Amino acid sequence: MHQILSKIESPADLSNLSNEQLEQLAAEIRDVLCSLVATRTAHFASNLGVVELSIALHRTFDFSRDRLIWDTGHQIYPHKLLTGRYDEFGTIRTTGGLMGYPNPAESDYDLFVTGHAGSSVSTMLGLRSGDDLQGEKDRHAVAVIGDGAFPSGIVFEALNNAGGMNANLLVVLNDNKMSICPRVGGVADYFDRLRMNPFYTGVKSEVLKILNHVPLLGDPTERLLAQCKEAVKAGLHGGMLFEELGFSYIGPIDGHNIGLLRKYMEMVKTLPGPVLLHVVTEKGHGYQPAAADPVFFHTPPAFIDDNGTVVPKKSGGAKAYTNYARDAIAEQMRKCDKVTVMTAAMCQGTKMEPVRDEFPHRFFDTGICESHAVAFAAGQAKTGLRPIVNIYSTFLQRSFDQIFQEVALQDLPVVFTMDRAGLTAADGPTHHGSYDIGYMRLFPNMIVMAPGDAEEVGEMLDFALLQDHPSAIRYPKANAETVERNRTPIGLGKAEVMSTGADGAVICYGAQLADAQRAVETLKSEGLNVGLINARFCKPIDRETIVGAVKTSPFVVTVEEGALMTGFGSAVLEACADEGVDASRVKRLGIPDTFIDHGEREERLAEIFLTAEGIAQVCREMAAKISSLHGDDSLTAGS
Ligand SMILES: Cc1ncc(C[n+]2csc(CCOP(=O)(O)OP(=O)(O)O)c2C)c(N)n1
Ligand SMILES: CC(=O)[C@@H](O)[C@H](O)COP(=O)(O)O
Ligand SMILES: [Mg+2]
Repeated sequence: MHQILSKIESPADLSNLSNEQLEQLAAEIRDVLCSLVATRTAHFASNLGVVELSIALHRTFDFSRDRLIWDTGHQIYPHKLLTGRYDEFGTIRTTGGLMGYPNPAESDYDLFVTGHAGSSVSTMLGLRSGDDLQGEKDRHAVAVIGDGAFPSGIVFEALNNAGGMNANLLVVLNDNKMSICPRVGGVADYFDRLRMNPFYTGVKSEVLKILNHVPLLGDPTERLLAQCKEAVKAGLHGGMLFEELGFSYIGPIDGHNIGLLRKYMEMVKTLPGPVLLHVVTEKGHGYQPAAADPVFFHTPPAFIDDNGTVVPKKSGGAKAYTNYARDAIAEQMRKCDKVTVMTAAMCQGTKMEPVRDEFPHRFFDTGICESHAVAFAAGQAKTGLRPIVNIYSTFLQRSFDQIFQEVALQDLPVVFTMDRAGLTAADGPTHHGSYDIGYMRLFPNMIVMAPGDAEEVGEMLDFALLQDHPSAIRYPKANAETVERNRTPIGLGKAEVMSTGADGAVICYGAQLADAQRAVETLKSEGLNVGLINARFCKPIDRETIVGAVKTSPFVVTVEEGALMTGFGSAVLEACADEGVDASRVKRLGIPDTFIDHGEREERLAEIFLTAEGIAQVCREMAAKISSLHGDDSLTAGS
C-alpha cells in the first residue's frame, strides 16, 4: 500500500526519487499519520504540516553526517518514517515502542531526546562549534523551529550568540501561524508582517524565475552562490530583525512545495554564516478537519473518520484534576477582580479556554516563555494583584531562577498551579512532572501543597489565595476522585489524619489518596490495621502529626507521585532527623532516581507501587520485615 515509503530504509533511498515520487511519498506519510490517530492520541496536526519539509531536508542534506534538530520534537514523525522506522511506527507512544519525540536510542538520526521547546538553536550552535573545533567544518548544521517555539527567550540568546560567531548554521523557521493555540505576541505579529513581504505575495513569481535557473546538483559553487545572492537581494526586504542579528534572512517560501523547498535548501546549504529560512506551512495540511481546527487536532483523542465526520472513539469520562483546577480558578476570578491567571502557551492543555473567554483582561498567554511568565506574575503580585501561574510541572522547570529570585526571595503571593505533576504516560521522560516537589520546597517562604482528591483542589486554591506568601499546588494528569470521609478544613502545615491503625501508617501526599485508602481497607480485611494520613502539605510539613506517626507506628509508608530524591518522603526523613526520631522503619514510594519511559500511566505507576495493590503489597512487606526483626509474626497480614 505504501509503495515508496515501505522501501525507504534510510534517507539515502530518497536520492533517486523525482519530485513527483517525493510527492507520492508525502501522501503515503500522511496516510500513515491518519491511520495512527485512529488508534491513539498522538501529535497529529504538527506532523501533517511538516511532511514536505522533512522530505526536502532529508533529500538535500545527509543527516547521517550533517546535524539536524527538530525543536520541541513533537513534529518528528515524518522524520522517523524517513529514517528507517516505518516498520515499527505503529508502536509509537506505547510501552516499549517508539518514543513520540526524538530518541538517540532509536536512531543515529535523532541527536537529543527533546520535548521541551526552544533549545534547538543553542544545541545546534554547540554542535556547529564542536564540529568546527574538531576539523569537521563540512558537516551542515540545521535546526527546525516552529513559530510557537521561536519567541522563547533562549532562542534569542542563541541567535545573538550565533550572529556574533558568524557560525555556519541554518535555522528553518516553520511558520504555521499556530502554537498549540493560535500563537500570540509581538514576534507572532512580526511573522505576520513578514508574510506580507512581496517576496511571498506579489513578486514571488519573479524570484521563482531566478531560482528555476539554479540547477540542483553539479553546479560550481561560485555560480550557485552568485545566483543565490541575487535572489536574496531581489526578494528580501523583510527579515530585518534577523539581518540585524547577523543572519541572512530568506523567505518566506511555501513549505508544501517539495521542488521549491529543495531549491532553496540547495541554495542556503552553501551560504556562509548563519541563515534563517522562513518556511510557511499549514498545521494539519492534507487532512481538512485538522487544517480547519489545528487546536483540537494538535493531540486529538483517537478518532474515526466517518466520511469527513470526526468521531472520537471514546467520549466523556470522569472529570480530570485539570478541570477541577480550571473551575476553581474561574470561581476565584469571579469572586475577586485582583486574581489573574497566566498560561505559557498551554491554554488548551490546561483547559483554560472558557477562562480566557470570560476574563480576557485577566488571562495572560505569554507564549512558550515560562521564565518570563513567572517574573511577570511577580511584577503583578507586587502591585497587589493575585496572579495564578498555571503551568505544567515539567515546563515550570524553565522558571527555576525566577521562582527563586522574583517570587520566593521577595516573598510575593504568587500561586503556582502545577498541572501534569506526576507521570504523563505517552509523552515520556521529557513530560513527566517528577521534580516540582523538590524544586519548590527548596525555597524559603514557599508553601507547597498537593490535593488528595477532587474537592481539595478548590479548597487549596482558596487557601493559597489567602496567604501573603508564594504557594504551589500540584496535581497529576488523571481523573480526580472524591475520597469519602469526615473532611477537615485546610490549615497551614496541617495534615489530615483519616484513620489510625496499630500496625502501621500510610502517609500520602497528593492524588494517590484514594488508592491509599483502598489499600488500607484491603489490609484491614486481611487483619492488618494500618492508618492513613493525608499529608496535604510538604512545606511546612506537619511535624507533630507526621513525625509523631513515625515515632509511634511499627512502620510508615510514604506515598507521592514525584521524585523520591528531594521529594515528600525525603522531607519526612529530614523532619525525623531534625527531631532525633529513628526513621529506619519508613519506606518511601515515589519516582526512583531514573528517567521513566513513556507508556500507559497505570502500567508505569504499578511498576513503582503507586497503585492500591502496590501500596498494600509494600505495607505487607514492611509488616513482615518488622515482625521478623522482632521475631514475632503478629504484624504479618492474615496472622
Ligand atoms: C518549554 C515548553 N513549554 C510548552 C511546551 C508545550 N508545547 C508543545 S508543542 C507547543 C506548540 C509549539 O508550537 P510550534 O513550535 O509553532 O510548533 P507547531 O505545533 O505549530 O508545529 C507547545 C506550547 C513545550 N513542549 N515546551
Ligand atoms: C508537545 C507537547 O509538549 C504537548 O503537545 C504535549 O504532548 C501535550 O501533552 P498533554 O496532552 O498532556 O497536554
Ligand atoms: Mg507553529
